[in-house]
Amino acid sequence: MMTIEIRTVGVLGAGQMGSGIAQVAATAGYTVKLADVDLERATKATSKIAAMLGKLVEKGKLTAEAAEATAKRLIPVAGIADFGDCDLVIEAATENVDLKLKLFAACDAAMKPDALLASNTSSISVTKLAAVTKRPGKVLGMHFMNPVPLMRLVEIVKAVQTEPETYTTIKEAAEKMGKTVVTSNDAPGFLVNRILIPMLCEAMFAVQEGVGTPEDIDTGAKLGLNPPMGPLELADLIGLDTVLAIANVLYTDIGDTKYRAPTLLKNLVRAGWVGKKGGRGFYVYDEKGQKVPEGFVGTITLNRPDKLNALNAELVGELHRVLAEIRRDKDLRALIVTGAGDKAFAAGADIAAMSTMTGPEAKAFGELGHAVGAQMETLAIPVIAAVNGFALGGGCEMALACDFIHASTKAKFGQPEVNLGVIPGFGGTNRLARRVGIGRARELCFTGDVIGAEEALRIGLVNGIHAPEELLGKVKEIAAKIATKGPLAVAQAKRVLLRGLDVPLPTANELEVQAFAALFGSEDQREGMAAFLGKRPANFVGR
Ligand SMILES: CCCCCCC/C=C/C(=O)SCCNC(=O)CCNC(=O)[C@H](O)C(C)(C)COP(=O)(O)OP(=O)(O)OC[C@H]1O[C@@H](n2cnc3c(N)ncnc32)[C@H](O)[C@@H]1OP(=O)(O)O
Repeated sequence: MMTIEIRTVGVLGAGQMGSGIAQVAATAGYTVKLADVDLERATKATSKIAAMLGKLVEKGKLTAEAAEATAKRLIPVAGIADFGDCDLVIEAATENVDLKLKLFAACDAAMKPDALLASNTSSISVTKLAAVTKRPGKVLGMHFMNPVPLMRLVEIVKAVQTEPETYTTIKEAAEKMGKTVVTSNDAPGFLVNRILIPMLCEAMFAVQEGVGTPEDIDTGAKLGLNPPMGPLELADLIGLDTVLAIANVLYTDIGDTKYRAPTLLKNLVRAGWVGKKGGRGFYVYDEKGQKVPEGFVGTITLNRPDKLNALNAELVGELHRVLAEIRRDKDLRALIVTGAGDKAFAAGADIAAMSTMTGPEAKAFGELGHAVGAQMETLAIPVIAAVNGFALGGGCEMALACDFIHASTKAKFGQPEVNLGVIPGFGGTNRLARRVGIGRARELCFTGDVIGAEEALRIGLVNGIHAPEELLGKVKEIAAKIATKGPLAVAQAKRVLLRGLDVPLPTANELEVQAFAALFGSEDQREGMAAFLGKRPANFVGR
């Protein structure tokens, strides 16, 4: 029996997989109709693919003419109804059996009788999908790997009903798209996931049973078995919800307890920690999807909320002790300072305690405050103030001793000491002048005025303002981003920026040259540059 010649391919689903399939099909010379829930999504995805093709041109991997011709073959369409003239439709919707059954029936109704219908499913029975159509012999599975343009494999899955000609035609189409084909009969997990999912789950059982840490399991697998990424990193990349769904299919359909999903996996999915796409799974990820090692960001909370975290000798002494401990902690890469409660970062030095102080006692208290400021400034790691309310007097000075400040929209700043007949005694005068300029510092110190977050942002006292409920999360994101950078480089940048403030520019520049040179030969410098050249994220170790 003759099968259809494939010229026009419909792709249903414009997510990561569908877009990848559309790209490789168009690159192979097929006219591609890309559909999603609406035309807008399909159009957006088409533009993204065109941009991707542009990048390949920039890299010299594709000629400009080829990219242009490929982009022209990509047509966004409003939906399944536009698949009437397609010779092959590849469904790449979410991995949900009810949804796929519905979409298969709809495609079948819209397509011409001799056209072929494939699913990119990674686990759902293709036989079941074929059975809801009037063309069961023309249905089969076409399981592409992620990312589609880079991965060489397509797993072709024969449904019980698939006709041999359908298989041959689809195999040729996949090969024309530059893929190597393996063939699987319709069995739970097919070939690839039958091997992969139990392996990922076994790594998760090892974490669950305390055999090893996620880091050790991934490093062990990578260095001992040589895959490009560890099983837990890969599970995070695939999506833990997807891994769980496939594990459940294997367990239910094969019925052997060796395929059961680990409780740890179920719990992570219940918590919404579904991996890289959700910002957290076995690892934590920043907004660019880069892995942030946990435990690298510390937080100090000034915790005396009934007195608006006013700084008495006990609190400042405790702060001094904790900062000395942090200096010895070789794992930390950034520190956040914030205040307990929702009213204050710190409403100043404790006025009740100061009211009875003698001159020498005030001197000792001021010196302790300065020692804390110096500790924060000279830590090798950045210290970020998350100002969640009042930062007045000593509280404002504490924030100024941090490397930079982010604040809630409710925050208030000021040096109101003149109201009490004193002046800032914890570095406020000089640090404020260096942060916002001498004129503004003078006005704030002479008037005792309290300013709001907007004004603090305008004069450069704070770097950013955020809704109160978002402040800590935003600051953690910034700290997490810093934690992914080379710790030695960040430490040198902090040192040069601080010391350079107090010396003439030529001396400051000399400091910079020395620090720059000192970083060469470090493991981190070699790793950072090798990672760039190898087109992979760097893994810095702080040596
Ligand atoms: C680290 C070493 C430092 C070396 C010395 C450096 C020199 C620094 C000097 C200073 O910092 S002087 C202090 C500057 N700060 C102020 O002047 C602000 C004082 N506080 C206020 O004006 C108000 O509290 C407020 C911030 C405008 C908030 O007013 P609100 O009506 O909302 O709350 P309160 O009822 O006033 O406060 C609740 C509770 O907290 C106590 N408290 C607030 N600030 C201080 C403080 N700086 N010292 C001691 N206690 C403070 C306040 O008395 C209330 O307590 P109770 O009355 O409920 O017991």
